[in-house]
This record gives sequence, structure tokens and C-alpha cells, in this order.
Amino acid sequence: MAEPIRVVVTGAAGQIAYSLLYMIARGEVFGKDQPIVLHLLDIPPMVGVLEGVVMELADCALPLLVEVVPTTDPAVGFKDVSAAFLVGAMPRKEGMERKDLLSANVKIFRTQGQALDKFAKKDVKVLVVGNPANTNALVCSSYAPSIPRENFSAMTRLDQNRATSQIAAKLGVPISAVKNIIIWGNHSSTQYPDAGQAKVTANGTVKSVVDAINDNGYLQGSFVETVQKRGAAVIAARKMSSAMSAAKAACDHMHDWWNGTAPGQFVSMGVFSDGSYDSPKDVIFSFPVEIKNKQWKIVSGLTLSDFAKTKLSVTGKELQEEKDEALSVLDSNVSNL
Ligand SMILES: NC(=O)c1ccc[n+]([C@@H]2O[C@H](COP(=O)([O-])OP(=O)(O)OC[C@H]3O[C@@H](n4cnc5c(N)ncnc54)[C@H](O)[C@@H]3O)[C@@H](O)[C@H]2O)c1
Ligand SMILES: O=C(O)C[C@H](O)C(=O)O
Repeated sequence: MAEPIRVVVTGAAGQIAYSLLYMIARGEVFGKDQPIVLHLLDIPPMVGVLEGVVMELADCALPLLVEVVPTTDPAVGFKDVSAAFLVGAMPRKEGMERKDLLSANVKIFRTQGQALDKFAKKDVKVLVVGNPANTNALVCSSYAPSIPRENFSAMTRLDQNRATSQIAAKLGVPISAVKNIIIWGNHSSTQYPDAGQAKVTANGTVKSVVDAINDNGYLQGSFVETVQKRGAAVIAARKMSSAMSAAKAACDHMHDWWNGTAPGQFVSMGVFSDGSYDSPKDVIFSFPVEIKNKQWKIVSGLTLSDFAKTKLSVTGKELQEEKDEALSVLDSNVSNL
């Protein structure tokens, strides 16, 4: 058996964590041979709930879970962690846009960036789930200058999973038959879900999704809109934001970062933009990436349609605006933000 690794989940008393903790502790992210010490970080009013979560984790009798550390102290929560799932934040309610959460939530990510900088392992992999996820990840990284910025990411995997599921249903094929759907930009209603590079395997033959669907009106219209608005649709139905699917996506994201992507396949992650595909530099922008040895690389050389370019420009502009707004909320001289 390998040495245990320490993994922190923030917002550990919340609804996403309730599904996520179980999946991590079962070995679905770091492997079935990797023992885990789980750090559960939440805020003082949630201590009672957190105690219940600790009881349930014990009652799951999971062989890989060697220790659980519940805490409200970031110094304890982030101590020596190799992976961080930053879920804890205020969720969106019906009628709100994700950017309405910005001022409340960026402050949380400033504190957590500082704590990661001080206490986490320097090669920690950080996944930000709490919204607005892209800009929170940017803020967090900016307050953790001793950790490489490539180690900070934001979750758009839920959008990728939603988009893949829509395409598979439209074509009447299993989910596993559809690969390489891309989510570009922000985890918001400006994101661009793009099936333009995607492939489908049907009856032993690999085809482009564009040819298989043969309906540009759908691919540029209701497909894009359904994925962009799926989070709001779940909130309208559940009166709470998505949780089970968000936890599954967080596991998929970290699993692929940890274990790599299959040859020829890519996944979407919000990562620091280097200006690829004319995106604004130095915002956290979702790109297609390939992953090897725990390092992601933006897939280069894809040909984008004029329609796609317009969509990328809209979502890039929103991310630039969010970044400017975050700076005004933080009202500080963060030199590298
Ligand atoms: N990126 C995505 O695809 C995606 C998908 C779904 C939800 N989300 C976001 O994830 C976040 C969490 O959603 P949820 O449904 O689990 O919410 P929730 O309200 O059920 O849980 C959030 C938890 O975070 C805790 N928390 C608040 N401030 C904290 C802090 N400073 N440190 C540690 N914990 C803190 C709260 O006490 C609560 O227990 C929300 O921002 C939501 O919008 C993102
Ligand atoms: O939409 C939300 O606010 C929750 C989450 O980001 C989602 O996409 O389901």
C-alpha cells in the first residue's frame, strides 16, 4: 500500500461535499490502492453538521480512509495537503447570476489562497468548485505565490458532462461513445459548449459529431443554450443548486489531473490563459487540455469557426470583467492578479 495522502474538502458540511467525500474516500479519484487522510473544513456555525458527516464517514467503514480531520481552522485544514477541493462558498439561489456571488465569495478565496500558500504541499493540486469558480481560482492563486499557478484550476467538467450527455442522448448512443466535447471560457451562462471537435463511435466507426448530428441549427442553438442554462434549470427544479452531478464532475476533474488523459482525448478545465485562441491572458479560462504526469497542456492547433470565435470572445470579455470586479472588491495591491 502507498503512503496516505492528505486531501482537503472545504464546505465539507454542505451538499456537494456530502456526495464528494464518499466518492473520494472510496478511491474513485486517487485510486483503489491510495490511502487517504480527509481534512474537512467548514465554518464554526456548521460544526454540529460536520460532526454528523464524520460519524457517517466512520459508519461507511471504508478501507482506504485512514483518518478524518474535521476543522474550522484553515491552518489545520490545509496542512500538508496534496489535493484541495475548494467547494465551500455561498451557492446561487433562484434568479441570481453566478457573478452576483462574486463579492461574498472572492474574500473566502483570498483567505484560502493565503492558507494554501502557508500550509499546503507546494505541489498541491487545487480544484475550485465554489462559484464564480474561474475568478475564485484566480484570486486563490494570486494569494498563494509560492505554489505554481498551473496548480490552480476551476471546474467546468460538470458543463462538459452535461454537454456530452445531451449529445449522446440526441444520437441515441451511450455516453462513452462521445469524446472531446469542449467547454470554452467561463463556468457561467456565457460559456461556449462546442461539439465542433467531438467524435462519436457508432457501429464500430468513428465519425465527427457535427456530421453525425447534421444539424447546425441545433448545435449552435438549443444545444448551447441547454448546457449554458442547465445549472439554473436544476436550481429551479430542486430549489438548490446541483450537488450529486457537481461532486461527480469534481471527481472526474481531479481523477484525470492525477492519472492523465487517454491518447487523443481531451477534457476541459479552467486554467490560466496564455492567450491561446485569442482569449484574454491571465484569467482562468476553460480550455481543452491533455494531461500527462499530472501536468495539463492546452490542446493547440484546433480550427475554430467564426461562430465559435464570437462565442469565445463573449465569454473572455466576461472573465476580464469579473477579474476587474474582483480586484475592486479585494481593494488591494495584489501584484500578480
Ligand atoms: N463549478 C461548478 O460546476 C459548480 C456546480 C455546483 C455548485 N457549485 C458551487 O459550489 C458551491 C457549494 O455548493 P453547495 O451546494 O455544496 O453549497 P452548500 O451551501 O450546501 O455548502 C456550502 C458549504 O460551504 C461552507 N462554507 C462557507 N464559507 C466557508 C469557508 N469560508 N470555509 C469553509 N467552508 C465554508 C458552508 O458553511 C456550507 O457548509 C457554491 O458556490 C455553488 O454555487 C459549483
Ligand atoms: O448554476 C449554479 O449556480 C450552480 C452550478 O454552478 C451549476 O452549474 O449547477
